[in-house]
Amino acid sequence: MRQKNAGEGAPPAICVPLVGTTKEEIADELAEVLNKKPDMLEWRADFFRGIGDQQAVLAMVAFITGAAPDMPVIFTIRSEREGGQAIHLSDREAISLCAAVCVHTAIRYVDCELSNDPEQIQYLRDIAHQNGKKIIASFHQHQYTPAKEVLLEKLAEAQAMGLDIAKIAVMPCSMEDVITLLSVSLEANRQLRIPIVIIAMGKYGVITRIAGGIFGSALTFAVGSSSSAPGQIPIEDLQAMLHAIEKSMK
Ligand SMILES: O=C1C[C@@](O)(C(=O)O)C[C@@H](O)[C@@H]1O
Repeated sequence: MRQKNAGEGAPPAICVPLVGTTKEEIADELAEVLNKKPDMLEWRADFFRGIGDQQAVLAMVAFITGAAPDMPVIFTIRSEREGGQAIHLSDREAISLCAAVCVHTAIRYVDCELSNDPEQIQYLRDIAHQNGKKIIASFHQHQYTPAKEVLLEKLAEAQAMGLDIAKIAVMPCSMEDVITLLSVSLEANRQLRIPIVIIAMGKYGVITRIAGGIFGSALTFAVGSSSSAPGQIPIEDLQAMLHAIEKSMK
């Protein structure tokens, strides 16, 4: 993850999601994406068919972190209400699985949606911190872009709850929405102590995946093998564009 003091214009870290449904699919994906040298991986465990089996999930995390020991990995169970796959775990069960991943694996980051019960978020935060892991507090809106004040409030809420990184991913319906998001990014990055991640999805949002770092976003998601959200760019293209931007902004 890009450091908070890296300064505006520093390139964001590139994270690639793994969305396989079985161990075999994930192993194939992993081999393919590691060749492309991302900075981070995200395991979207809501795609995994074994999500209901804690031992299978812990074994899968160990497999992924073992295959790339130096690469930070994010463990994510995206809820259906925030655009994830339909799974049979309740929010409480999903949080308890995230807690087990914090205790028993070498994961570095766990994604936790701000729409969870605040007590559950605090419970996961404490377990994560006791085990040296960081929480990415997330907020997703797949239909539209909420008002600037709402988005700034979400990011500030993550910091106020003692979480480590604040992330928002929204769907712009116009280029004005994209400008709203970029201005949220600039303002929040200057106001907050914690790193922020800002993503606009879909076709209008593509520019935020390329230029978000200039406006303060610490991380951008790209396609290594398969995409996990609309508008993600192939990692090879994104690496080349970020390299060009960094060179020209020096
Ligand atoms: O929150 C995010 C961002 C994302 O939704 C995107 O738009 O790139 C992709 C998800 O996998 C990740 O958890």
